[in-house]
Amino acid sequence: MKNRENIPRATIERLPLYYRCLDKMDTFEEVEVVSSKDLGGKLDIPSTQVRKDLSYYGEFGRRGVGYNVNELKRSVGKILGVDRTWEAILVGAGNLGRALVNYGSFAMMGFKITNVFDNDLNKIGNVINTLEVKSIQELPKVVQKNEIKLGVISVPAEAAQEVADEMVDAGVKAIWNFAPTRLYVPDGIEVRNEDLAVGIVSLIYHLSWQEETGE
Ligand SMILES: NC(=O)c1ccc[n+]([C@@H]2O[C@H](COP(=O)([O-])OP(=O)(O)OC[C@H]3O[C@@H](n4cnc5c(N)ncnc54)[C@H](O)[C@@H]3O)[C@@H](O)[C@H]2O)c1
Repeated sequence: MKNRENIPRATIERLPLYYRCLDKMDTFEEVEVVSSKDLGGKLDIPSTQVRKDLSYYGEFGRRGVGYNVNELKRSVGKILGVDRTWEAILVGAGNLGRALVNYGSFAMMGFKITNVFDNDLNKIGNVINTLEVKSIQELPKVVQKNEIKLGVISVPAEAAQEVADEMVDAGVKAIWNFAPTRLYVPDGIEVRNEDLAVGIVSLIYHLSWQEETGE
């Protein structure tokens, strides 16, 4: 495998797409072998790109034959770290937080929200998908006891930095942030911002451009 630092971010971001597609083929479609052309075709990614992405991590498949779907799924799963389950905490048991906790398909990606926190006394004690909402004050104890490395932020933007600081102080190493604000974290802490508004605004941009130009 090449040095991880030299692997393009775009390649890393395509790996979950390969993994999900391979998992579907393996689990539901019982496909045994797939070519880079067919795998790429399902994802709108050129076969040359598929081969290049995978080549960063080693030699997979056989020329002229293709990839064994189950083997490649397991290899990509291992590279991604989804061959095990990563426990996560979520802070912010509001509309979005509830939707995330209720979403069942994260398990396939090796991710499981096991603790939910809020600071609203009306929410603490409520149950979301079998998880009782805990007071934010319990966060350090729970994170340390369970050695949880992953945190999800679904609080309003103005509370997000404070929550991120609390997570980092407790030992969280990677944050999935849904609040539309930039977070400042120490070196070595990974943040992934999920700004849903950016997606919809780019769609609206295209619609308004079409209306203006008639294209
Ligand atoms: N709802 C959506 O579809 C959606 C979509 C995109 C982005 N977002 C973003 O996600 C975040 C949450 O949105 P929402 O609609 O779920 O809001 P919400 O008001 O329904 O929920 C926010 C929750 O965070 C809790 N909270 C606030 N400050 C806290 C703190 N310091 N510690 C612990 N808990 C705290 C609140 O008590 C509340 O339960 C916002 O930043 C929003 O911009 C939401």
